[in-house]
Amino acid sequence: MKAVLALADGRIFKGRSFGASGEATGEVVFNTAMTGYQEVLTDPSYKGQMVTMTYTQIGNTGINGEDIESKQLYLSGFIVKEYHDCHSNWRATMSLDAYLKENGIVGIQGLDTRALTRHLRDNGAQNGIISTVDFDPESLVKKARAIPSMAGLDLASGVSTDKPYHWTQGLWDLEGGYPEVDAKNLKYKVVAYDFGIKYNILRCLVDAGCDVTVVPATFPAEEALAMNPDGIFLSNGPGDPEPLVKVQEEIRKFIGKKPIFGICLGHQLLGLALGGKTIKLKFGNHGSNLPVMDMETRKVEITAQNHGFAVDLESLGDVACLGHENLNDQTVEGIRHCTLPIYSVQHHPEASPGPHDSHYLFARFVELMEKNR
Ligand SMILES: NC(=O)CC[C@H](N)C(=O)O
Repeated sequence: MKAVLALADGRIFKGRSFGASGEATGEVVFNTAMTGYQEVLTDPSYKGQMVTMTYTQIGNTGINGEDIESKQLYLSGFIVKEYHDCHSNWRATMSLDAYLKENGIVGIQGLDTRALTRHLRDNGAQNGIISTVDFDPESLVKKARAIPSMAGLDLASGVSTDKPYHWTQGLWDLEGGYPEVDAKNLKYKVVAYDFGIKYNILRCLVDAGCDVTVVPATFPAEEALAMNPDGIFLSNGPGDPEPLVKVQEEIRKFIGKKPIFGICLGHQLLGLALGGKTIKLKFGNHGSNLPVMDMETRKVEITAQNHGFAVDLESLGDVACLGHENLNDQTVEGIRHCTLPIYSVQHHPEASPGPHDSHYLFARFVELMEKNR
């Protein structure tokens, strides 16, 4: 079946449908990861976006019941060059096409994803529409232009948990799968704010020795402090961090009281809570092959990333300094409070998908909690 992708600036790409049919809208971004499409599909930070994979063959490893990063698919559309229906993987239980159909996610394949990526790189990420029912360019572009911009959108509140829960699952291994870890062996009590948290962050925290209670985005700081945690974790999540003013106010109440570690949206929210500003990037960073320097050790790590906004370092004055730097676009990849045990990173040390170079950041959080007990 025919499918068309139209961008708000008028560019049209013709392809074929896969996954669900119908219409889907969202901000079109590109992801440069060569593996891990299942983790991309289930990453809550993609809510409101349609993802183009730059790797050309997608679907080869099918879908399995384990490589999920949340309970559902959050992106609104999936764009690939060549979809492969005959998957081959010992863990696969279904095809990507069937998975997208089952979850109502509209996909398009067979278009020139290299041309699309170059277009987004040169002109910026922008809204778009995939349709298998309307092929009129004018009508499609009109629909794409009517979608609200990602800047200013609070999407995190909508994907957070309704009520607190306890997490005890550790990291996957070939022999045992995901282990359930006895809370008695977890020394550090962590309250993790869920703005759209990825499971592998929770698993990495457990592996580092944390007894994790996940709480909703709007959970009052007073209640979190009453739990007497050793540290506060701020998660990744979709949308613009700026409109989340109430969340920033709650985060401010932890400053000077508890060690804090933030990832991605959590990092941006921390920057705002410290009095800084965030900016929207031209096309952001989405992939699992992005070089970053840890300014403390000057070591370079290859990281997983998925963001369209970034913290503006200058706006933080002398409250915080540059903890990590993105070596591709020199954007702020992490900040460190000048005097308090508070730090955060823009990239994803939990990977999923991606290399494990940055796993040490969870151990660093544990070290900070140990020192400040
Ligand atoms: N992965 C994330 O947490 C993304 C943060 C934010 N939504 C951004 O696009 O910059």
